[in-house]
Amino acid sequence: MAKTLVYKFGGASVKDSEAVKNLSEIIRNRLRKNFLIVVSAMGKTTNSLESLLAKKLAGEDFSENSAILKQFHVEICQGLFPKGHAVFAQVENLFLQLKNKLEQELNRDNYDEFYDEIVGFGELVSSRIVAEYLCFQELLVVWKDAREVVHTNSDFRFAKVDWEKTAKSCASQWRPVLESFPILTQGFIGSDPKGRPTTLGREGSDFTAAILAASLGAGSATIWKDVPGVLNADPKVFSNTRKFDELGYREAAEMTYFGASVIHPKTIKPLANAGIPLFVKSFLYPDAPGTKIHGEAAPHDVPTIVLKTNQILVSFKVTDFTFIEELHIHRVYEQLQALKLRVNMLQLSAISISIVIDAQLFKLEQLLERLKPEFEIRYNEGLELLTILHPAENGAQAYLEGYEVLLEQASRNTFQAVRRKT
Ligand SMILES: Nc1ncnc2c1ncn2[C@@H]1O[C@H](COP(=O)(O)OP(=O)(O)O)[C@@H](O)[C@H]1O
Ligand SMILES: N[C@@H](CC(=O)OP(=O)(O)O)C(=O)O
Repeated sequence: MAKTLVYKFGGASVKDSEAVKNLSEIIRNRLRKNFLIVVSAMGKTTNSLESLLAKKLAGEDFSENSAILKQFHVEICQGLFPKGHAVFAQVENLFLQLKNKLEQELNRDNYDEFYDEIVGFGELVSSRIVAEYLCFQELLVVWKDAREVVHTNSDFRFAKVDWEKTAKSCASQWRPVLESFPILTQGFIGSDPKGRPTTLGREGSDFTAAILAASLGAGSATIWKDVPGVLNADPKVFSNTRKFDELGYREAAEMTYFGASVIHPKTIKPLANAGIPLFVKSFLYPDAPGTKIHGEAAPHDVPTIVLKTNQILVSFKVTDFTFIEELHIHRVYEQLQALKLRVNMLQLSAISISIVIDAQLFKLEQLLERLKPEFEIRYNEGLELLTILHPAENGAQAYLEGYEVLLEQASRNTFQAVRRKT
C-alpha cells in the first residue's frame, strides 16, 4: 500500500475565498489515495477568538466580535459557493454552537479549558468550508474530526500527545478510510481522556501534520506557506534573505527552538524520529521546490537570524547576599514549570538569575506573586530576543544599532541579545 502524503495548509493559505480556490488547485493537481489534508483556522481567526475570550473574561460586550467573525466566514463562503448551498446552514449552525458555549460561565479557574473549546472552533469552521469547497469542485474528500484520533492529556492550551493511543486510533479509524478516500481534518485540536477538547499550543497545526504523519507512517509531510521555503531570516522583517534548499532535522529544530515561526517548534522531532521528510513549500508557487528538511542534508554555516518579539526579561535577585546556588534556580524553574512558561534565555550572575520569557496573559503577575517572598524581582516588558546562528565575525553589531541591549550572550555558534529600540 502506498504511504500517506500529508499536506498542511495554515491560516494564510485559507485567509479568503481566493486563497481557498488556490488551495483547491494545488490539491487538484496532486490528489491521490492515501492523502491527508490538515487545515488551520482562516486568516487571523484564532487571534479574534482569543480577543473575544479576553473581552468575555473582562465582562465586556463581545457580541460585535462574534458578528464580525461570522460575517468574515459567510463572506468567504459567498465567494466560493452559489446561494443556498448547504455550507451556509453548516456555518450558521457552528456559530450557533459557539454562541451557546459563550453563554456559559468563564473565570480564571476554568479559563484554559474554556479557551480550548472556544479557540479550536476556528479550525472546525474552516475545515468544514474547505472540505465542502473541495467536494463542490469534485475533489472528493472526507471531513474528519481530528479529536477522534489526536489523543492528548488534559493540559489545556498546551496539551501533550498520547502517541501510542493516537497511533492506534489512526491505524484503526483513519487508515481504512485513507485507502479509499482522502481525508481533510483540522490542525491544532485534540481531545483528552475524558473526550474534552484540547489544543496543542498556538500555531500548533504544523505539529498536528507531524503527529498524523508519524502516526500513519507517512511518506512525507508538506506545509504550505506564503514564503518560498525556510529562509535564513523572516523576509517580513529582514531584507536580503536566502532560501535553504535543504536543511537537516537538527538545524531546522534549532531554528524553531529559538523562534523561527515558519515551523512550529514541536514539528521536527516526530518526523525526525520516524525519518519522514518535511517539505516547506510556497502555496503561491506550488511547483517550486521549496525546502526539504531531512536526515541527509549537508550541514551549512549560513548566518541565520531569528527574532522573537513580545519578550519579558525578569531578574530574580537573592535578598540576603548569599550567592546564587542550585536551590534558587530550582525554585524559579519549579514555578516556571507550574505556569507552563518556557525560558528563552537564561543568565546567571553571583546574586541574580535573569530569564527571558514570552509575554502571556496573567503569567507574569502569577510568577511575581509566587516568587516575591524569596527574591527581589525586576522586569522589563516589550522586548525583542535576537538570536543569530552561525554568526559571521562582528556580524551581530549591525542588528544592534539603534537598540539598547539589556542582556547579551555568545557561544561559538550562537549569539543572543535582548534588545529594545532606543
Ligand atoms: N526563517 C524563516 N523563513 C521563512 N519564513 C519565516 C521565517 N521566520 C519567520 N517566518 C515567517 O513565517 C511565516 C509563515 O508562517 P505562518 O505565518 O505560521 O504560516 P501559516 O500560519 O500560514 O501556517 C512567513 O510569512 C514569514 O513571515
Ligand atoms: N489556528 C491556530 C493553529 C495554527 O497553527 O494556525 P497556523 O497554521 O495558521 O499557524 C493558531 O493560529 O494558533
